[in-house]
Amino acid sequence: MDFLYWLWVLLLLIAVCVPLGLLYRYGQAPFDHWSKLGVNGPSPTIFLGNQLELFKPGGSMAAHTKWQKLYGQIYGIYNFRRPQLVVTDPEVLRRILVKDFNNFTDRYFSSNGSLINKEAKTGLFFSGGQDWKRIRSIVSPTFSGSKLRGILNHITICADRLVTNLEVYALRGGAADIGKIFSAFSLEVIASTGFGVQVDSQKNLDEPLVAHGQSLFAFRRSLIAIFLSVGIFPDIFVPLLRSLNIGFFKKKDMAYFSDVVGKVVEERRKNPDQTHSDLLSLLINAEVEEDVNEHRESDTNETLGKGKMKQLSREEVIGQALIFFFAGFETTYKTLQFMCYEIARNRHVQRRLLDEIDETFGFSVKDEEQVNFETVQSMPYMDAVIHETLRMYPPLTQISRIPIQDTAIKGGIHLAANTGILIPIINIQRDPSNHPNPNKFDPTRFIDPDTRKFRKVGSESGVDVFNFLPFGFGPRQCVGERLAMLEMKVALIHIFRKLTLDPTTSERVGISDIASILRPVKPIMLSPRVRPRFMVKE
Ligand code: HEM
Repeated sequence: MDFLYWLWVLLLLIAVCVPLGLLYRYGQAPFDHWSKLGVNGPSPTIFLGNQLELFKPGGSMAAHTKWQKLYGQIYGIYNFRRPQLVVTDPEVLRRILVKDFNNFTDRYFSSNGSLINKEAKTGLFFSGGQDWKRIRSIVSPTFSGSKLRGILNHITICADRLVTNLEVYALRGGAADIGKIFSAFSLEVIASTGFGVQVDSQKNLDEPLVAHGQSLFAFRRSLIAIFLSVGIFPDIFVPLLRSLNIGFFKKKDMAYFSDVVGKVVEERRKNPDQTHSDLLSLLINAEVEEDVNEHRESDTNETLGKGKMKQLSREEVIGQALIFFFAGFETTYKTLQFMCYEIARNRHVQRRLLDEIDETFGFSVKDEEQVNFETVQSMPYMDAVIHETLRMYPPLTQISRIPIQDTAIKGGIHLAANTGILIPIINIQRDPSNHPNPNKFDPTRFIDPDTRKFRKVGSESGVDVFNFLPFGFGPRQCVGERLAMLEMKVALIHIFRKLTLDPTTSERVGISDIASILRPVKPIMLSPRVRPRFMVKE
């Protein structure tokens, strides 16, 4: 009896302890990766790696600030089970982003089975390897100077509406949620410059385009469940969620954007003779080439390599269009939001900007036509204000790469193929050894004190390129940088020709960068005022 009893207890213990032991081993298994390579870094938590720290209120920026102090410019962390090397050392950055680019063409996303919804997967941001090279070579010319000149008109119309919208608050004497207002502006710009879709979302902030745009990057609780399940049990949940097309973006937002873009693509294909001055027309023309060449050798890499043919499938055209929406909207509106916040708080900055705008455009509102491509490029202080904003508030706070092949980097660290490399841009840009007094908004960092000219990043007297990476760097850097700069300059000129902005509180707004996307922790409210010379005299 006794024997049977103890046997039963023993079997029960085994039945409980063995699975628990296996689970424990599974949870701990990857966490000797960095110590074996002699790379320092914070201790991981079973199953979660170092994710707990990254999801605390200050987001990854706060975590990396702490870790950088402890472990220096290169250290190892765990993104759940996956090792990631964090790099801020300029010499190693040069190697990864430029010198050895051919071994670091892809982002971490492209390879880690991460959950990018199928509609966006072919988009430039998420594509990898030869596909990326082909798509990039088609998409890049879309953002050339001459193309941008052609779409300036679209941006100007949106900027006029932006000012009219802000004037309503000025006349009412109320405060505006500046993030909401810029998100509507930025969506309008990308919809019209990208796809010739005209919406007046600025009048109606609840317009579906704005609502879906804002919802795309809004933090939602279900994301935590997705990250946890995929991070801890990737082999089970990645295929499962993929088969259900559950990903980083909400299904209903993806469906909405795919539908909008898909309809424009269909319409353009039905009416090929109509010409359009927007980004989509270039992408569609590339697609037409594919139809023409459909009986030819279909190995795109080969043919592209010989310079014969470029092609985008219909799915890829929609993928690029979606990426333009995602990459172009959130980033630009967040930068405008933080920029106006700092301009409002720093009266001397606002004064100098107003002076530059007045000197460039004169005092009459009738001079509207002077806001042309050339004048927009010739305002050093405005350039400095934008750069200083991007330094303090890069909307994407981190970029990533993976090596295609095993490689060794500084200090003999051996990186296996596909190991994640994380570059925390915001930490580099707020590091006091790179930018003294880094939490002070000071555009003169980018101005030559003698000539009062803009100090170009990377120039002899300018900031080092590896200390300033808001658009990334190298062949994979942001393809839309010039469009974003143009859009922000036009918006600033239009706003400050007519209005000034006041803060509603002297408190600093907190920021957080959970999932690498910078957000203010609460809405930024600013009070627009009409500049005295535009006041209607009684
Ligand atoms: C202030 C505005 C913007 C900022 C700060 C920004 C920042 C970035 C960053 C950091 C990257 C990653 C670069 C890297 O990994 O080295 C990126 C990539 C990209 N951005 Fe932007 N971006 C902005 C505006 C735009 C706009 C307006 C568009 C297009 C309409 C755009 C389209 C893209 C695309 C397609 C990529 C992927 C490029 C590739 O993988 O080849 N971005 N952007």
